[in-house]
Amino acid sequence: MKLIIHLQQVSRTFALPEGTFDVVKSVSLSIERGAIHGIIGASGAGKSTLLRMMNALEVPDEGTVTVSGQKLTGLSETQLRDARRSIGMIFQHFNLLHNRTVSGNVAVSLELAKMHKREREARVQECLRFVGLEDKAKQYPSRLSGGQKQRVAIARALANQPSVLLCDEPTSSLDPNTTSEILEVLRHVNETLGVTIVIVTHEMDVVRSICDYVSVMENGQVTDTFAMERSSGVQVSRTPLSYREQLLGKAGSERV
Ligand SMILES: Nc1ncnc2c1ncn2[C@@H]1O[C@H](COP(=O)(O)OP(=O)(O)OP(=O)(O)O)[C@@H](O)[C@H]1O
Repeated sequence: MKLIIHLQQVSRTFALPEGTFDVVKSVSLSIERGAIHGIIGASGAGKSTLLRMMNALEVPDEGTVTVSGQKLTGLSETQLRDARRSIGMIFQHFNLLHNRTVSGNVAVSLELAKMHKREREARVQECLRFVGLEDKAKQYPSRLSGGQKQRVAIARALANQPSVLLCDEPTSSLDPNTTSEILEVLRHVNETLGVTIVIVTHEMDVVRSICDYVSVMENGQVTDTFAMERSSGVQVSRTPLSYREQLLGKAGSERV
C-alpha cells in the first residue's frame, strides 16, 4: 500500500476565554495514494481542523504531517507555499472571488506561480472543459448556481495539477441532485487524473457513493477507519448503530 498523506500523533488545542479546548487529540491517520478517503463525524468533532492540517492551513501543536514524502510541519512559509501547489482544496461555501470572472478565479494560482499568459489561458480552458463549464468562462460567480460555483472551485483547485484534493463539506450547501453531480465530478477527477481525494462530510450518502475508505471522528479522535464496500445500499436502523454498522450494513439494520 502506497501512502500519500501521513499524520502522526497530531494534536491541536485552541485557547478560548473559558479555557483550552482540545480539538484534535493525538490522531494518527494514513491516506492511500489514489484513494477517495472520507472523514465523517458529528459537528464539532474536529474533522475540518484535521483536514486543514493536511495542507498546513492549520498547524498542529504536536505531531507531524507528511504529504507526498515531504514533512509539512517545520517548513518555512516559502517552502509551504511551494508544497501547497500540489494540494488543492475546495470548501462548503466555494470561496470564489466575486470580483473576478470564472476564468479569473481559475487563473489565480497560475498567476501567483507566474505562468506565462498564453500557457495560463490554455490551462484555464482545459480545467473549465474538465468540469463542463467552458461556456461560463466570462461569467461572474454571482450568475452561477451552487453546483456551477463548486465546479469552478474544483477547476481552480486542479489548475496547478495537484496530487491531492482536500474537500471540506463540498456538498453540504447543495441539493441532492446537485450533490450527485458534484460527486460525479470528484470521482472523475480521481479516476482520470489519479488525484487522491480526502473528503470531510457529515452526510453518510456522500461516503456511500464515492469513498473507498472512511475514518470516523468523535471528540477530536479517529475512533475507526475501514474500507467501504461499494453499493452497500440504504440502511434503516432500529437501534443506534455505529458509523461502521450504518455504512457497512451490519447487525441491527435492514435494507430498504
Ligand atoms: N480557530 C479556532 N479557535 C477556536 N475554536 C475553534 C477554532 N477552529 C475550530 N474551533 C472549534 O473546534 C471545534 C471543532 O471544529 P471543526 O470545524 O474542526 O469540527 P468539525 O468536525 O469539522 O465540525 P463542523 O462540521 O461543525 O465544521 C468546533 O467546536 C470549533 O468551534
